[in-house]
Amino acid sequence: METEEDEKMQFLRSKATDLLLREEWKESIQVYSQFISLCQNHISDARNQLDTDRLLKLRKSMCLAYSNQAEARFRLRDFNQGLKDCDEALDIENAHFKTLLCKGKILLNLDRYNLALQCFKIAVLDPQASVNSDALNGFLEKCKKMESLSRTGGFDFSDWILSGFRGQLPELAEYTGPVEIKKSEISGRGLFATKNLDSGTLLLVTKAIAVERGILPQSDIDNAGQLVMWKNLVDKVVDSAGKCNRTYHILCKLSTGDEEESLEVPDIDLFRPDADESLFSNENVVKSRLLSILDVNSLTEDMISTKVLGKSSTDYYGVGLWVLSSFINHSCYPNAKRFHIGDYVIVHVSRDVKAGEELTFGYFDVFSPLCNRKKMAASWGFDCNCKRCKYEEGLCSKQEMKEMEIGIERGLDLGGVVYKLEECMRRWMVRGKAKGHLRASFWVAYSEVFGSDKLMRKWGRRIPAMEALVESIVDGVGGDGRILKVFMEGMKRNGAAYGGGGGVVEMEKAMKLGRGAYGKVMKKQAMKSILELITQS
Ligand SMILES: C[S@@+](CC[C@H](N)C(=O)[O-])C[C@H]1O[C@@H](n2cnc3c(N)ncnc32)[C@H](O)[C@@H]1O
Repeated sequence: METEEDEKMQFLRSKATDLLLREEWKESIQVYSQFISLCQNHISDARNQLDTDRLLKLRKSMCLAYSNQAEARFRLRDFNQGLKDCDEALDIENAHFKTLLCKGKILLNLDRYNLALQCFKIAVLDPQASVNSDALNGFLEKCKKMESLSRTGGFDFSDWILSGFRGQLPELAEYTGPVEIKKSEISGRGLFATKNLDSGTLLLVTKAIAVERGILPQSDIDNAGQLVMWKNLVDKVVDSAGKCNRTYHILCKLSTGDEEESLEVPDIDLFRPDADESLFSNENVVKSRLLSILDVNSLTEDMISTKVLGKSSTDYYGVGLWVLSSFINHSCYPNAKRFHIGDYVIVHVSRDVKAGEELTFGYFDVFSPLCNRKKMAASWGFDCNCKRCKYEEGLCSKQEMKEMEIGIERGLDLGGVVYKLEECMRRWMVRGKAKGHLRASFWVAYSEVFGSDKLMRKWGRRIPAMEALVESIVDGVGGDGRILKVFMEGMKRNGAAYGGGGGVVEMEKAMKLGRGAYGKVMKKQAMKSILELITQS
């Protein structure tokens, strides 16, 4: 004989299933929760005197309800609660097929490839696996591939590059290369190389906590569009942090800009995809803290790279938050570069680096004079503490430096600026990297002269040769697409251009410069394709 409570349970169960089928996720979660608590009360109420059969039936229904609730949470990207539901279901039935699939999918989305793989491996043993074999095998393969990429960093961008950046985005996984977090002489903590690395070596690949993208017309003078995007980014980050202990926990390791010198130095293992879950405490999200963290650590997607990587709109704007790369300090003498592909940031070394060296990239364009860099650092809220700035500050009282900066500002006789700087460096006995620093500061003038036949005819004999200039600037500020472009154009002028036969040594040099600017790629042909693109841009 059915009781009123039985009827209510049946009603709730079919209503929740109906909502789930209609993809009304939030509503279905509400009804499943009611159903689950009704079941729990029913089981624990001693007056019901349930026999084993009835108890088993109820527990089976609860298992399915938890599993379906987890699926709905997965669709809403509420991964934390989704995992809890999966664990409740698996507590009742430890190899519940549907739940294992759902848990695996959630873990895969959270980049916990090994744990996801374990779920799919158990699921594949279930008789139901044969019905879902395509999907299941797809997940198994994906986990294995992601786990391997995450361990080895063996990403292959070649086919994507060769397709002109138009094909499917390359498959990416979280990767932490030969790096560690330590106290920095620049400010607070920084990221350091744990071994000698040659130019182009991949350092890390990290998925964004959140990114906000849009087309912002240049005419958006009052920055209204930018403000809307910023607000959306804040909402996304707060949402992600609220839904996942791990996310909030690792976000809280980032600087809020206050007392950076006394911040703890977290272990790099905390940021690895399969970090031990027990390391992540359960804290209440404090929005004001997240706002300060975003203020200090958010990055815009690098325009120069996005241009090369196929997003050519000058109005394109993307801003986001990536955790591990947020430990990288800025330097105007950087040794690393970053690119954005999809939601991932990819960081590689842009010149050879020694073990123990701090890894830095430019938060802003370092190919500009000290006064401009100071303004850009100020807009980031700091006084740049890097070696290049300290060196150039020692020269900035010199009258000639001021004259050259004014020359650049007015765009007058840029050949004259280059000539004057070279003369001054000779008189001031500037040597080694310092030459590269100063040349990068007056890059606008150099690139104008080297890009113009007319100016080259006038100044060519009185200024350094292109190869020497390129080598010096790479030594001074690392690889960059613009230096590569000057080099390729010089090669073309000298008749040793790509495809023109000959020029093997030059081509090898160009490939090395390409690795510094864009990172190593697996297929040589892909790097050649980047070089071609550079000369056309
Ligand atoms: C993204 S965080 C970099 C990591 C940070 N040092 C930490 O300990 O978490 C950016 C902050 O680091 C500091 N910083 C980065 N580069 C710097 C530089 N070249 N000179 C001075 N401060 C710098 C500034 O306080 C900046 O707001």
